[in-house]
Amino acid sequence: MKPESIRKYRPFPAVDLKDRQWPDQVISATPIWCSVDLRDGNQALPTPMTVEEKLEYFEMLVRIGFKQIEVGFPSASDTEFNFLRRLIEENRIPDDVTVQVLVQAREHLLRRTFAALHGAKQAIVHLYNSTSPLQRRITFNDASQEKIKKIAIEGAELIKELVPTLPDCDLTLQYSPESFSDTELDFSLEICEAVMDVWQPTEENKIILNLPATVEWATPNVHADQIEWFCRNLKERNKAIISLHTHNDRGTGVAATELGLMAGADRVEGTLFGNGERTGNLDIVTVALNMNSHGIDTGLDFSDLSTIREVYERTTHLVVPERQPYSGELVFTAFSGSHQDAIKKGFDRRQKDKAEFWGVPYLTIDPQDLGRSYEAIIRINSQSGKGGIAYILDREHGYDLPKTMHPQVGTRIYALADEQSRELTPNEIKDAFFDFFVNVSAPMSLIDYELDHHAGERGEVACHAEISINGETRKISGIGNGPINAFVHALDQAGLKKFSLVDYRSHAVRGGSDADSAAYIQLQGEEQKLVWGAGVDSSIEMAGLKALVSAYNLLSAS
Ligand SMILES: CC(=O)SCCNC(=O)CCNC(=O)[C@H](O)C(C)(C)COP(=O)(O)OP(=O)(O)OC[C@H]1O[C@@H](n2cnc3c(N)ncnc32)[C@H](O)[C@@H]1OP(=O)(O)O
Ligand SMILES: CC(C)C(=O)C(=O)O
Repeated sequence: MKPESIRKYRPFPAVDLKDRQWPDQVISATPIWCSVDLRDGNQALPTPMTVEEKLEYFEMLVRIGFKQIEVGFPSASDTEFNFLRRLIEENRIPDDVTVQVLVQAREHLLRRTFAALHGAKQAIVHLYNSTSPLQRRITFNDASQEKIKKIAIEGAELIKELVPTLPDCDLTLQYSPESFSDTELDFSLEICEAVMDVWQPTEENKIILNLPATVEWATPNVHADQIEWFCRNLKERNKAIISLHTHNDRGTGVAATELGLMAGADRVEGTLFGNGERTGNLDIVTVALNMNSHGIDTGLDFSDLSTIREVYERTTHLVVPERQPYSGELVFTAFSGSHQDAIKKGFDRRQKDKAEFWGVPYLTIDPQDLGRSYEAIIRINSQSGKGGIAYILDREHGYDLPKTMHPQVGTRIYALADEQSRELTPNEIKDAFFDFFVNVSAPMSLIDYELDHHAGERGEVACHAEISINGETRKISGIGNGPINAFVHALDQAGLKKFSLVDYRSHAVRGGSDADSAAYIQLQGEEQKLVWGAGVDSSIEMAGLKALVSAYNLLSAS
């Protein structure tokens, strides 16, 4: 911002709470979760969900494990009203799930809300009115604190009157001093206690006091101070469930919720992926998975996050950003070389050590626990390194390259990504590996060969091969203690050996559709140059000979 713009703004006042306790607390248990996707999320959509979309979404929330779901604002429109009616009349609300409905402290809206709840077995009626000085002055036209308190009390009284109209419903009552985050704390307390006086909660039938950061004005520690102050000063804390409802205007909704829990809150309202007004509500997926990643069971199941994301994107017409914690497309992907190297080593080490606890560099959780495959973890562009390329060739295509071959292959393939200025797909990486290193057939190629496994008394092997070299066809023969060794001797006798064989590995190609074998040979040339080549064939012997020919050709070209 320009300095003249910045002058418009003021610092946010700190809370006077010198002996705050929350910084020493640790989150060790799960809160009560309430999804507000179908209300706060839905009211923020350019095109609100249809009844059918809401039904699909509701069923998904139930499958995830939410036991409290704010289903809407039934007095706001026919769609909202009818949605609740369908849930009730079609018996779609499981016995262990409580639906919650939001309503302003206005008579006609309250009456319509209770009408919408007829037949519900259990419900939470959520009353709110805005309390902050800003809202009192602007929205409520310079209303006094007394007048705002009166709105809340009259709303609460009418609800008390309406409760007997739902005799078969197990009702819980909830009150939100909306805009709690910028309301004077003593006024929030006063108005909440006034509502409690009307509703007379008990330890068995507690009131829910929801303390929303309707707008996130300050750093998350201020929110925690506000929550701790409120919990410590509330007269009958044992008769209230303290609930958080954070928004994300400063980008710290998740942090504010976590600190709010440390400060004593019992319950969390939020939405999947943080949909909601402006920058959104708290992202419950993130907070719950943060807890899981510290070993806390939340009762919410995000093990099939891709399906959840698909339903969310289709019904809300919003897109989950690629960097969204846990759920974004790219959050378990490494493009850069040093990250890829460490991740590959982490996975290899886990397998080797059969480790009990998670510990892979750069990955706070195991992507498979969210239904994400390992395949997408390492992707290749010009920032990538040899470890990542080896990972792709191994995990996606079954080629387990010798460690000392990684630099030669890596350098060639990420140079290709650099030339093309783009990411290479796993198939392009395999194709490039084949083009550059596998079955290389010029200047020398192997046309035919025959092996005699009884060529000597000690089990030597004779190799009779037909090769083409620089366009000329030649027949060569040699004896050795195995096919590769025999072929090397044949080349030697033909005057073509200008190398020594340093290393040889082979394996069956994992997951290969045609049961291929892969072989890798490293040769050292006359100037001490070391070069690897690879061969792939359905015969393990032929794969070895092709690897030797590849290495020979690559050495000649180097
Ligand atoms: C922070 C939140 O997310 S709060 C939830 C917000 N969600 C929604 O608003 C979605 C659903 N809302 C609606 O469909 C409509 O706003 C309705 C049906 C609730 C009300 O509609 P309307 O009465 O036509 O209009 P509107 O919302 O503009 O009403 C404003 C009036 O209500 C008053 N009001 C606003 N909030 C409250 C409240 N909680 N309690 C009592 N009165 C309130 C305003 O002061 C204003 O009064 P005025 O007309 O005397 O100035
Ligand atoms: C109604 C309240 C809880 C709300 O949505 C908010 O304050 O953001």
